[in-house]
Amino acid sequence: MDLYFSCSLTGGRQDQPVYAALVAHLQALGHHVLTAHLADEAAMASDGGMSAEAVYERDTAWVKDCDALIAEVSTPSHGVGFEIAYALDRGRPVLCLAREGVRVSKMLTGIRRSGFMFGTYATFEEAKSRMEAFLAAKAL
Ligand SMILES: O=c1[nH]c(=O)n([C@H]2C[C@H](O)[C@@H](COP(=O)(O)O)O2)cc1CO
Repeated sequence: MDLYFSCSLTGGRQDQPVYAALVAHLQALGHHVLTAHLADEAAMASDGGMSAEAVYERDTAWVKDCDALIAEVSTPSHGVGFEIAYALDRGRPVLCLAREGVRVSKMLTGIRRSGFMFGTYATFEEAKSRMEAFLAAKAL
């Protein structure tokens, strides 16, 4: 499956090791992660040379092309929120994952639309299970 992995950049990079582990797991399952570079330690630097317009055009094209979007939302991010809404409005299935205990906007926890799942995780194993259950869901 072609997957869009969405995670905070400007919003803060403290969860970057989690992003890297989640992306590595998706790739190990055989999925193509269009945005794998966002999980790298050097993501800010790798996109740093691109204009805002180029990032917007590239990322919205990837969202249109993906089979599903998985967002790690423990760190609040304007871009991640935008990408979630953009994907849902184009009928793409969306999974939002948050570490147990973090505060998440009601604009995400309040979504009741088909194809949308929100899950919390206490351990990395639990995060992996939630992703696998989402990808196996009939909607996909
Ligand atoms: O350089 C970038 N490259 C890029 O692809 N993005 C996209 C992908 C991420 O899922 C999301 C992060 O948004 P933010 O920078 O507001 O945290 O936006 C965001 C930036 C920086 O805003």
